[in-house]
Amino acid sequence: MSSPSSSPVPTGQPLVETKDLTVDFTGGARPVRAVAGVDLTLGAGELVALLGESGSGKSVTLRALMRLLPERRATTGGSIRVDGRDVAALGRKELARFRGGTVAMIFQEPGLAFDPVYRVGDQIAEAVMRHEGVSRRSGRARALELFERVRIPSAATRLDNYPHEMSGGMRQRAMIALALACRPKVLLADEPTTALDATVQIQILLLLRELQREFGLAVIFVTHDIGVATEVADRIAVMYAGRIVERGDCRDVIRAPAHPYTRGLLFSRADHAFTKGTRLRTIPGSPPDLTALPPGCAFAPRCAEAMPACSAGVPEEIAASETHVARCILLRPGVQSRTDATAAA
Ligand SMILES: Nc1ncnc2c1ncn2[C@@H]1O[C@H](COP(=O)(O)OP(=O)(O)OP(=O)(O)O)[C@@H](O)[C@H]1O
Repeated sequence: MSSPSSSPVPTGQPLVETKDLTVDFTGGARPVRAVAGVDLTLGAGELVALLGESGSGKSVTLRALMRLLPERRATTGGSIRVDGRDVAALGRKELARFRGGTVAMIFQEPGLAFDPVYRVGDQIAEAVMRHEGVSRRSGRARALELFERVRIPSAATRLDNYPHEMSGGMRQRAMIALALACRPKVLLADEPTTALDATVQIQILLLLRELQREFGLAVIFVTHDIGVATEVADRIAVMYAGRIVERGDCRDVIRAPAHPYTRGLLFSRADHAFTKGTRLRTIPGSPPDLTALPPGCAFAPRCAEAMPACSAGVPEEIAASETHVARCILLRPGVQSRTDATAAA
């Protein structure tokens, strides 16, 4: 299979770059800031896992990158550059080419990607024909090539299946084939393996990792599952109440989490063995109400180490190690946690 088209982005430049990305939903009783100042940078061949509890803004961040949010109700601020282009400035035709051709998305539920009343192979061929202006025969040939690449058994026959005629794992493979059909450079994966049983989940994760390396794809992988994140990610970004509270090298963050929220997520299991299927635990306290966030650090009301200064303002990103940063005032020089202060007394 041929590789994605060459990028206008010079080598070493990020493929995806968000700066101070915000998303505000209006139209409800009170406005909601679902994404609050997200900075994400991602190069070709890199995989970043976005980790966080339900409602932390992971999916909204992905949808903003593809401009899939309802424009009347969602206001996007800050900047998003993908493959050297300002996503907010894309015209209607450019946006249609951008979706699928530059950035593609896979979901937990392949039903979101496929129309149930058309054969799967035809839908993939159609996407190729529309994007690349090729004949039906070429579109069909590419669909077959992709089915073989994602290792769908009896690929030629399976092209004629309707989505419901495939098993969950096979539909997931078909959705990956569809996502790759127009040779994107960036793949957004929104919990693509969550609904699958453990064996199929690992097969799909391995396939994604393999395709990512083969095509040099930049991948943002949303997950609740710590085991999945550590399995696939080069870097990790932990979200809480719409904000990235800790980010950096995946192994480093997992080994030495610096934010009390990340620590809460990671050290809840007595054995500390994060295998796939390890869902994020419930941290004591209520999940944040995005319509009424406290001043300063949004996690403070649930944080065992909170102190009055946490309410003074949103903490800046502070280096926690050579390869990761966190937004917690405990990292400021001279600030001592309550636990440390008690131990010292
Ligand atoms: N269409 C919408 N209209 C209004 N508010 C929305 C809309 N979509 C999302 N939100 C708000 O944005 C918040 C973040 O949603 P998002 O789907 O990004 O969370 P998530 O971290 O992906 O969680 P999950 O894992 O449950 O999908 C939600 O809690 C909700 O308050």
